[in-house]
Amino acid sequence: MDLAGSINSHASSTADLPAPSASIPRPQASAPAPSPLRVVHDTDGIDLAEAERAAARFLAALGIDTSTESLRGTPGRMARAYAELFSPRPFDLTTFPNDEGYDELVLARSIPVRSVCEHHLLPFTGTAHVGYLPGHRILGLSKLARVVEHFACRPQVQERLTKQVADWLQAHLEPKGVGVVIEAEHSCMTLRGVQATGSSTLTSTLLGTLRHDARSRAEFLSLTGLHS
Ligand SMILES: Nc1nc2c(ncn2[C@@H]2O[C@H](COP(=O)(O)OP(=O)(O)OP(=O)(O)O)[C@@H](O)[C@H]2O)c(=O)[nH]1
Ligand SMILES: [Zn+2]
Repeated sequence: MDLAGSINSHASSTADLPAPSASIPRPQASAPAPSPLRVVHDTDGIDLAEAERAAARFLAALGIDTSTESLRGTPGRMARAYAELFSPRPFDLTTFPNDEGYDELVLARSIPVRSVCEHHLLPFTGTAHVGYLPGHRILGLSKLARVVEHFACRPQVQERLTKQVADWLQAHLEPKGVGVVIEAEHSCMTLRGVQATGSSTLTSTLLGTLRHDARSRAEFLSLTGLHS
């Protein structure tokens, strides 16, 4: 489930995105700093005991004997492993006033991505490059990686993951532009099935100035190493 909340409420919320109204307030001379948005993933739907029972039945149906000492704990480990993969860490979306009017690209490169493809429930891993052109506020740099983790920790397709990160930053930070590029290797495509070992998939979402202005777009793609 996607998350959105009021940027100055400090309350977590589980409403669906996008929520363009949840934008960051404009800085005012004497206004107190807004409290950061607390982003919390709803894990209420996780029932570890039931997942463990289901994993035991799943393994039995595949002819795997889990009565040995070594495999006895495997259904529980499977349940906990997937619960972990689907539980992003909560974080505060800390922003700061853009007092100096910085108007060049801010780009976090090579952010590790670890997600699970929703078709086979097998991992896909790679890197994300996430950038934006600041508006009234700048974002704590680590938050670019935390937003990626937030959307990666669920059954995904790479295209949706890429767009969700970009749309979320656009809605909550209101920058002049956002660019997200993800390159990932899907184990469902390399370890099994077509077994295209070494293949990787590239996806991108560009918004605002980074989409519409040819020079900004070229600069972003060049800095991500996609375009010379
Ligand atoms: N577009 C997209 N497809 C994905 C992603 N992750 C996995 N897939 C694909 O999902 C498709 C599911 O196709 P199916 O034909 O239903 O599954 P399958 O019989 O296991 O297909 P093969 O993988 O070709 O053996 C496969 O082509 C996967 O490569 C993703 O992030 N984006
Ligand atoms: Zn897959």
